[in-house]
Amino acid sequence: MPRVLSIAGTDPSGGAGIQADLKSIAAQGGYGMAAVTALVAQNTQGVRSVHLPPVEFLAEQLNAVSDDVQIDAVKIGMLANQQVIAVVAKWLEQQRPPIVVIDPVMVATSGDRLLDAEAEDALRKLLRYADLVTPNLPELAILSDSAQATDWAEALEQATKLSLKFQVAVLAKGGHLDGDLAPDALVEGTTISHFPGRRVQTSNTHGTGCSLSSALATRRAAGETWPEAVRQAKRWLTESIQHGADLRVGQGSGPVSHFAGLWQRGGLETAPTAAELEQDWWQRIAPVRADIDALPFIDGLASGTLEDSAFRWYLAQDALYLRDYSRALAEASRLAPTTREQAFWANSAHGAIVTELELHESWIPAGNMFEHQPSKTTTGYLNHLNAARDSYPILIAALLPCFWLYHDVGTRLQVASHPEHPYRSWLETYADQSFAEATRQAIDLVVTAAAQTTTEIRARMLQAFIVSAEYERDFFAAPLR
Ligand SMILES: Nc1ncnc2c1ncn2[C@@H]1O[C@H](COP(=O)(O)OP(=O)(O)OP(=O)(O)O)[C@@H](O)[C@H]1O
Ligand SMILES: Cc1ncc(COP(=O)(O)O)c(N)n1
Repeated sequence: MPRVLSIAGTDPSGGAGIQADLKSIAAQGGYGMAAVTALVAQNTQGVRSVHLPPVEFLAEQLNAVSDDVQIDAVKIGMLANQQVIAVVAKWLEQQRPPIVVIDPVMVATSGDRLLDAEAEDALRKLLRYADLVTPNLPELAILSDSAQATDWAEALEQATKLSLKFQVAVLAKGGHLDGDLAPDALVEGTTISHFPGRRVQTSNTHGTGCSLSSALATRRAAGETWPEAVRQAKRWLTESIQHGADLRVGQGSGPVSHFAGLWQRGGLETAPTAAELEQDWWQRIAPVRADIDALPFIDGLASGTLEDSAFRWYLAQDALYLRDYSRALAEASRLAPTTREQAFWANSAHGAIVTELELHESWIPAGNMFEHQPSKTTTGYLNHLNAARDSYPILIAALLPCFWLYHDVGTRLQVASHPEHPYRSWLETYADQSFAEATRQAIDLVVTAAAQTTTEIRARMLQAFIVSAEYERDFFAAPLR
């Protein structure tokens, strides 16, 4: 992440100067820092007054940063006067930052001067420290000792002259041209790269130059070449200009919306933690859990009054279920992103088809185990698991209720168990320690995957989880229906 220092003036209304620079640096993925050259009382309508802190204090700010932080790029904006330029020149001479972009701020969009006329020559001399300079048309004219260009071709001639004279790359900006176009051009000696652009019909162009130069410093520090940095930064800036009016800031020339694209594409949602998801998902199935507790089947199991035939029918359906549930667990093992997860699901697949079925064999002769017709509920549940097979996170979310609900119900049923209870062996299996540990691990794997994935997949995981929980309920209800 490039660490980028802006040396510039302020804009308390947030659209230009260091306020714009920091937003722009952040919007390109950089870490922004700022040393203030001048405090400017301004808003979208214009500059009211400028306060210059003692230049020694600017030097202190600059040294405070460079004594501590490794600086990857510097963007220089408003410099106000010769004394400020001298302090910055001295600091650049000592530090020699790897990338320096100078936006030669002279006059604000509002027409107010931000650089003393006598300081123009000092600013020209500062160009020897710059890798790139980004003048608008009036600034290009002054720096190249010419009258303001009346067309784009003339601007490019001036930029070439400037580039050759000061051995610096020049980004000539067409924001001040008349007409429908807003082209920019990168001039490196006699080599010119063109970046055509259409003018956005808007008054939200306050701070475009500040924002562009900071974006270029950040992108170059991130490893892009100058032409690549200009291409990307211009695309970003055009999008940000297009969304400027949405901000509804000020009555004059408003700011651009530096994060419009990021907000649109990335959103503002914070990611829930795994622990929050565990609580939330368990709450979401509270109604299903209440339904299960109220089922006559569960009641009959607990009291031992459940008809033997109903219990055997249930076990036969459960055997059919476990055979394919085991296959779904094996599929989760196949899709698992880590060996730890792969081993967990493979082990669970083995448990479902071997250990759990052993219990069934004490009630149903092994030869008859899979002879029954699957019920509608059994088929529906297995189809639901099958449908989740192409996505690991969704599949494991669908597999989870069979651990979680059985463990939960089992823990409460176990209390009802006693040595003469007819369903004792069944009641004790689901409350045993190793099933409790497996359940804990399954919950952890699923909620961790949910916390790390996208909002969209997380929502689909929850949906798959809830549907499985509902099938668990229906599965308990089916024997007595
Ligand atoms: N209306 C617009 N539509 C599209 N792009 C624009 C528009 N106005 C300016 N730009 C672009 O914004 C960038 C800054 O250009 P401009 O020539 O306005 O610089 P500037 O005068 O230094 O900016 P500032 O307004 O910050 O002083 C350039 O990339 C330019 O092409
Ligand atoms: C501190 C500071 N720096 C630069 C500008 C130029 O921006 P614009 O020309 O868009 O007003 C500004 N207004 N204030």
